[in-house]
Formats: sequence, structure tokens, C-alpha cells
Amino acid sequence: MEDGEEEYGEEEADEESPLFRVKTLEMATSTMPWHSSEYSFLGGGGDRSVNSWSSVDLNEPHFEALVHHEVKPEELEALVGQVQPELIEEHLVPLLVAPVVLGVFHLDAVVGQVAGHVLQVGAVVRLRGRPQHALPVADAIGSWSHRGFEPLPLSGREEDFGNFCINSAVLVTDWSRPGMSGAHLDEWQRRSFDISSGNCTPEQTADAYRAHILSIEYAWASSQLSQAGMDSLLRTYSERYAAVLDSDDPRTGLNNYADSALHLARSQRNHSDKWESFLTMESVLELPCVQRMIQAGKGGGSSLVAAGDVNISVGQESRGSSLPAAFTGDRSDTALFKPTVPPQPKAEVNTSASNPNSFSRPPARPQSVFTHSSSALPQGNPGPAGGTQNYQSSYLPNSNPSKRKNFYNTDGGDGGRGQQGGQAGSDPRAGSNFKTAREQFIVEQQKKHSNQAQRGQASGGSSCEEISRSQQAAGYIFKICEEEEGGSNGNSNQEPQIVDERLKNFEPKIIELIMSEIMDHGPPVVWEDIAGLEFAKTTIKEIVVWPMLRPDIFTGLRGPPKGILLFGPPGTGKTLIGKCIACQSGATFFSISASSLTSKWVGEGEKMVRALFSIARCHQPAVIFIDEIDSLLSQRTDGEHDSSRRIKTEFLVQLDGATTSAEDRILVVGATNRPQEIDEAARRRLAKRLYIPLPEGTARRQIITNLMTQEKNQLREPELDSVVAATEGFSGADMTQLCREAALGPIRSIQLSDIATITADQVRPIQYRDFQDALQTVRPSVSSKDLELYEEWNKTFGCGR
Ligand SMILES: Nc1ncnc2c1ncn2[C@@H]1O[C@H](COP(=O)(O)OP(=O)(O)OP(=O)(O)O)[C@@H](O)[C@H]1O
Repeated sequence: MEDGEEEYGEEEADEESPLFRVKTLEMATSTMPWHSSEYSFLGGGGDRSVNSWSSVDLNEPHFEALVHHEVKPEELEALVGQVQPELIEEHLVPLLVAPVVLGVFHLDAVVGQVAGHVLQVGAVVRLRGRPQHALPVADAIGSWSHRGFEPLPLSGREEDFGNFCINSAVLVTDWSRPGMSGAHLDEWQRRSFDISSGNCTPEQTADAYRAHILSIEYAWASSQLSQAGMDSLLRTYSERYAAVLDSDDPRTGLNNYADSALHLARSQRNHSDKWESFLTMESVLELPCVQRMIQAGKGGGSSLVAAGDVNISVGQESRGSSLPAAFTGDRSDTALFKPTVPPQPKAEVNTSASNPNSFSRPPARPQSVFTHSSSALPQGNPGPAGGTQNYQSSYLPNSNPSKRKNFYNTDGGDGGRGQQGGQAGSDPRAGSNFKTAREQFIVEQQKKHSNQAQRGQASGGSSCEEISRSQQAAGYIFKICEEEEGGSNGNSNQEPQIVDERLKNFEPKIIELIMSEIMDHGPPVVWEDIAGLEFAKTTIKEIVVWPMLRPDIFTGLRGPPKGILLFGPPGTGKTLIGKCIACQSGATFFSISASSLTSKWVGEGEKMVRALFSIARCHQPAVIFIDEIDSLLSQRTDGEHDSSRRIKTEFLVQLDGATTSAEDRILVVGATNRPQEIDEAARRRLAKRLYIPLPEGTARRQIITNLMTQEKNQLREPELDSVVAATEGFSGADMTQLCREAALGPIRSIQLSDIATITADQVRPIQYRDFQDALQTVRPSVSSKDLELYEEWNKTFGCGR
């Protein structure tokens, strides 16, 4: 550093050098009658020394004025008039296009159209130890924004300036003069120029911002930009980019979230449109129960069938009807669908207690449909037998918005709930395990913040008040409460709206999509489910799970990494580990395959990524598991498809957001079978890289034992030993496949003629010979050559032993 400074300090201005010419130009503009003002970066002292090669006094009024001050259009015109075009053309351009990131970064901030001229204003700066660069004084001209200039915010950039000696000259380039062609512009400048010209479509603007973000990433990865500088610039450009994406104004914004993603959902709905019910108007009218209702109606009776009874009556009566069994409501095997008690408040919910397959609930809480049932369990940490999510999913919100509204307000045991209980039976989805993502989302929020509501409930407050108190405390406002309170005014068709500052820019549908497809609702996984991998498990417990459970003591240096990478051969338990981390740390688990971002949600990938991280932020602590992360973060190539580059950039931006924010408790777990393809910048962010190798003998034995305990088997210890020995080189998934294959052995030995009549008890146990047969067909899926690659990469970049 010092060397560089000295070198430049001693440099003489050479008449032929660009610097000299810049200086000349600066002198030419120095007579501008601008007001002077303070420019905080240029106060001198500290790092910001003035190099001796410059003959320009930074305290001269013209410089300071350019830096900060209101410039009237006529003054600018005068400035433009004074700039000598030959100087601009011949001397300034080569300097300005110096391919240096910092110089380039800020150019967009100073290109703007003023009084018919496209101007670019910058200061020449000298980076210590590096060649000189053009750094436009973007902040300085913040006050020009109303003239069409885009200023950069001042905050957060001091660090960058601290690394520079800001010196010498102010450059003013009039790009609109003849001869100033695009040939002089590098890519960054051209984009900046386009954006600020005001001629771009929102799509082009968004693309340009994305490209800027990518360049920033590049610059940082190649150490041309400090971490602080990158943070600041990324923040700036992400915000601008987001503003374009989110703006409703068709002239300036896209606001096309999830268009194509939702196309998928729409197509699915179309499938169901084609479904035809066996119930025709005629056949319904023939039903005895309907006939009775018609008769009753004709008889002038005011009460036909109580709303809550409709389902029961129709279902029961129709058993004897001529309709096919599948449509007669005869669902003796699905007790959840069929109220077994007369319609009373919560009849349906209580019914589920009689279903051996559903979880029983404490009788003292008959009203706890969602919030309280889940909050009664340890939040987010269901444990081996927990099944919190399954538990919830046995009790369902109503799909109809108005009923759903009722459902969500069903919380305090009041009369309103009784209504819901009666109505649930009439909803075709009631009792099924289906929940829309938004419903799930609301449930999750209620779950997370239900303690307060419970307290309120105990004191006998109204359900709606309690919900709103707890949810507002969490930053959520459920408009449904308002609706219910003013419910008499109708408007019952309105969807419940979730207002959260962090999600307000996302379409509810994209949130729904993420909640339903990416948020994982599978069964919990415990460490014992994962055979072997002791080192990885211990490390993860130590650096991730405990800190997530006890953020209060794992602070500062002990803080958890925000990104970890699990790499190794396929089928070795990486996904299992990701799930286990989430379960054991009480975190919400989001699981997405990177390749689906590029294939499934074509064109929407980066929006999905943004929404995913935002939702994760609302569900903290959260674990975002990204399978096949290599396809997202592979080395960047020139021929790379634009959309995948955009997704990658967005992901890195989000990852940085998650990693730089101390409050965020979001862990990104990447999994890959091709670690060598992950690029350097991404690798650096996934700070802890753990090798997940093939299972050793003991682990293979454990996998077999675990799986066999669920089946009838006669496998003796020595036989088990020989199976373990014969499966050297098998992955965990291969072992599972082997056991599946062996489990089919007893079935295959049944005579074809007996297959229809044999009872489960009569099927013989799995034996050693079944494994021997299975070993003939199931082969290891990982080659020894691949293994060498993993070991090699582990030695170079892995954090294991
Ligand atoms: N260590 C293990 N212990 C128990 N089961 C395992 C283990 N490893 C793999 N399995 C079995 O293999 C299946 C696949 O594992 P998992 O999806 O976690 O592998 P992965 O490493 O993520 O694979 P991929 O890289 O192909 O995504 C699991 O569902 C489980 O049945």
C-alpha cells in the first residue's frame, strides 16, 4: 500500500499521459461559478491524502461545488459549453473506460440527461497500489437527482473511500456530443447509460440491474472490491432491481411475479376442471334425502335440514342409492370425513379423536383446532415421535374463504366456533389433509406466536383480539379479524390477507407456492435415523444446532455459519442431514432442488429465490436446504444462459443478505455431488464444507438393522455380517434399495395362485437368501473414480479430517 502511494506520489504529470489531459480539462472547468460546500470524503487527513501529482487544490470552490451542490440548468449548460469536445473525445474517454471495477461501479450514478446533454461526472481517484481510476463522485451530485441524475446513497461507502486517495480532477463528459459513440463505453457504462437515458423498458432496466449485481459479485470475488463496498453496492442495486420488479406501474415496473410459475398451478386447476361428477342434477334429485327436503320445503317447513346435518344426511341416505359407492359418501375407512356425533360446535374436530389414525388431543382444549394444538407441542421440535405437522394436518382449515375466515377465528371457544364445526361437514375438503399454502402459512405463524394468544385465551379474552395481539406482536396483521368484527357488513368473500412488512412486495400466490412446494412438511428426522457419519453429525450439532437453539450463548466468534455445504456421493444422507438439522434446531425447513429453479420455474427462478429467503426470514429460525447446489452456483461461463445467471446472482445476493445480517437466523445448507463445479465466490460463502462419505461397515449394518426391525425377518448376526461385508462401496440409498429388494423375496416365493388369498401373517419372514438374491441385482451406484475426486476435493476445500 505504502509503496503504491509513494510511487504515485512521486509521479510527474506527463504532458502526454491521460492524467495530464484530465488535469487540463479540470482546469478548463475550474472557473465555474458554483457554490462551495463541504464534502465529507475530501476533508483530507487520515487515509485520504492528496497526491502530489495533482495540481488541483481540492479546496477550490469549483470542486466542492461539483461535489455537492445544486446546479442550475443554465449553469450546467454553461459547463457543457465550456468543456472542450476535443478533450473529451481524445483524452477523457480512454481514462473513463479504464476497466476498473470501482471506477466502473459508480458511473451509472453520474450519467444523466440534463438540459439536453447526457453528462457524466466523475473524479479521478487513485487506488493505493493500483493504477489510477475514474471514480465518479456520485454522492456529490445527489442534489442533481431532480435533473435526471441517479445519486448513490452516501451511507456505507466511507469504507471504500477510505481505501483511496481521492484526488485531483473532476471529469465532465458530454456523451451527447457528436463523436461520443458507444464504442467508448464498456459494458457497465453502456448499461448505465441505457438505464439513465430513460429509454429502457422495465425489462431492460431489470436486466441491466441484474447484470450490475453480477459485476459487483465478480469484482468482489476477484478482490477488486472490499466486502464493505460490495455490501453497500449490492444493497443499492438490489433495492433498485427490486423496485423495478415490484413496481405496479407498467411503465417503470414489471410486477410479474410468478406469472409463469402460477401458470403451472393454473394448469393443474384446469385438470380438475375436466373432472366430471357422477352426480347429475337428476341423480341428486332422486336421492331420498333430497326428496325429503323438497317435500319439507313444499310443506312450508322453515327448517329443512340443519346446515351441519346436510353432509351427514346425504351421506347416510345415499348409501342405499344407486350411485356408485365412491360417490355416495360411504367412507367408513376415512373417519375424518364423517362426523360421528350430532352436529355440534366442533363436532368434526372432536370426531377425529375417535380415529385411531389421528392424534388424540387433550379434552380440555376441544377448541384448539390449529393454534393451540400445535402450540401445546414443543414448537418446531417435534422429536422422534412428535409429528407436529401431521398432527396439525389432521385438523383442517376450510377451503372456502368465508369458512376459512371462520376457521381462523376459531380460537377462543366462543359461539363462532360452533358455527364452524357445523359447517365443516359441508365443505368437500373438510377432513382431508389438504391445506393451501396460505393456510399453512397462517398456521405456522399462529404456531410460532401462539403463546401470547394462549395466555390471552386463558384470561377469557375474545378470540379475535387474542389472535391479533399475538400476531401483531409478530408483525402480522390478519385482516380476517377486522372482517369478522365488521362481519355483518358482508364482504365475507374477501380472502384473509397477511400483511407483513417483509412480504408485502410478494404476490400472495408466490408465497403460497413456496409454502406448499418448498416448505417441507415431511415427518421429522432424528440423528439416530442417520447411520454412521459421526464426524459430520457431531460437527453439525456443535456448529449449527446448538447455536440455533441457544443463540444467546453462541454469539460473536461462536456464532453459527450461515451457509454450509454437504458434499459427497449421491445417496449418502445429505438430505437427511438437512432435514435433521431443521428438526433438531426447531427450525422451519425449506427444501428446494436447484435444478428445479432453472427448469421448473423457468424465468421465475430468481423471484422464487427472493421470495424464498423473505419467507424464511419470516419463519426464523429457518433452514434452507438446496439440493444440487452445484447447478445453481457452478463456475460462471460466458455462454451461460441468462436466466440461470440471474438466479445465481439473486441467490448470492440473498445469501449475502442472510450472512451479513446478524439477527437473521437462516442457515443455508447446500448439498452437492459435484463440489468441484461450485465457483469460488459461492464456495467462500458456504463456510463449512463437510464431506458426507459412503457409509462404513457399521453404518451399513445399522441401516439394514433399522430397516429390518420394521419387517418380519430371520436374519442372524453372522448372516448380517456377511451382507455388510458384501456391500462394501454401497451408498446409504443403495443399502435401502438392497433391503427393499430383499423384502420382495418372500413375496416372490408365493405361488401366483395364492397371492390373492394369502394373509399377511402367512408371508414368510425375510431371510439371508433374499439378501443373496438381492445382491445379484443391486449394485453400488458410486464408482471408485468418483470417490477419489471427492476425497481429493475434501483434502483441498473440505472442513473435515
Ligand atoms: N446415512 C444414512 N443413514 C440412513 N439412511 C440413509 C443414509 N444415507 C442414505 N440413506 C437412505 O438413502 C436415502 C437417500 O438419502 P439422501 O436423499 O439423504 O441422500 P443424498 O445424499 O441427499 O442424495 P443425493 O445426493 O442423491 O440427493 C434416504 O432416504 C435413506 O433412506
